[in-house]
Amino acid sequence: MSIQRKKISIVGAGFTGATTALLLAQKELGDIVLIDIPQLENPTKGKALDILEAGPVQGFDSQITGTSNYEDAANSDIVIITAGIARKPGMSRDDLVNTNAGIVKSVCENVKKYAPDSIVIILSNPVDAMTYTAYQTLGFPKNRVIGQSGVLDTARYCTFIAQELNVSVEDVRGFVMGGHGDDMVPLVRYSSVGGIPIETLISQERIEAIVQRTRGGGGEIVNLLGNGSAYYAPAASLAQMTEAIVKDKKRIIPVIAYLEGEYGYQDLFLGVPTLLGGNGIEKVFELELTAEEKAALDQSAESVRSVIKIVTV
Ligand SMILES: NC(=O)c1ccc[n+]([C@@H]2O[C@H](COP(=O)([O-])OP(=O)(O)OC[C@H]3O[C@@H](n4cnc5c(N)ncnc54)[C@H](O)[C@@H]3O)[C@@H](O)[C@H]2O)c1
Ligand SMILES: O=C(O)C[C@H](O)C(=O)O
Repeated sequence: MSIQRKKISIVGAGFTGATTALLLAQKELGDIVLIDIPQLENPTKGKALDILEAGPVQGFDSQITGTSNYEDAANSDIVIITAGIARKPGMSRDDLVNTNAGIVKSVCENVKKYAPDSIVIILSNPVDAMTYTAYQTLGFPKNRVIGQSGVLDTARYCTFIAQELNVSVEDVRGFVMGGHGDDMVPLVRYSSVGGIPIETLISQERIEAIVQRTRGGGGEIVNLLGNGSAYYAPAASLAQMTEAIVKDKKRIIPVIAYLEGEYGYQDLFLGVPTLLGGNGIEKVFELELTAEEKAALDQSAESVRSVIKIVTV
């Protein structure tokens, strides 16, 4: 018997792609292929080599290769798609839809050809619609096409709760559902600190402020950076999802999943709590929501659907 390391390809070797490669290597989750466009082949090789050379210092043996040739990604176990343009101040994620739909489609045609058995994680924005585009192009079963938003949005939400109470982030639990847009739905009723519901610790007014800051969390970073969007926390989120799959951890985390009737939605990708393991999305949890929570989720689902319409006409 020979035990093989996992092969993880990351398409898009920009800020999020390269940062994700470093985090995956640090965790030794597999060997990594970093792919970008032919015009950026040398910088991509340079980033890969630079990360590889951190290995002796940090004690990891993952191999990292830079390329623009999809043949190097052949038979990947996992493919992470970060290819595409990022927004700048004054833009919404939805403004990226036409450019990034073309990029995600062409990337997925190659993924389908060279890594037909892979589990694919999509980051490119507007991510709910891009996950739909990827699903249509790949033709893979729904458990193997996963969008990233909920881990990041939840991380922001938990950061703000921890700051508010001056407690460790490790003790904060909660999650964010819905689309990765300004009407995402942080589930306050399911949020706690050390097991104590946050509604008993934080005033309604302050909770509302935390919810609003979470919804605008991506935009807050875009405005501060001035020329791009967040990448450290997004890369950490991709690393957590990848680890859940590689180690078959059966984590319960919110990701963008294809819905066929769950929560009353058909043919839609939306952020929902899932069980993430070696087979990708192994289960979607359908929670009971109050009328108010369901109305908020309906509004978010409607926003996602309107962007999906743009990429499916
Ligand atoms: N879903 C989320 O939570 C989330 C979080 C952060 C960023 N994003 C999105 O991820 C995307 C990437 O963000 P970034 O900060 O890494 O941007 P970036 O500009 O730093 O990197 C994007 C990379 O994609 C490459 N690329 C473009 N077309 C390509 C193609 N056809 N094939 C291969 N590579 C291609 C570019 O050359 C570039 O290197 C953006 O769309 C951004 O909005 C989403
Ligand atoms: O806000 C963005 O455009 C990038 C990303 O979706 C984020 O939430 O940081």
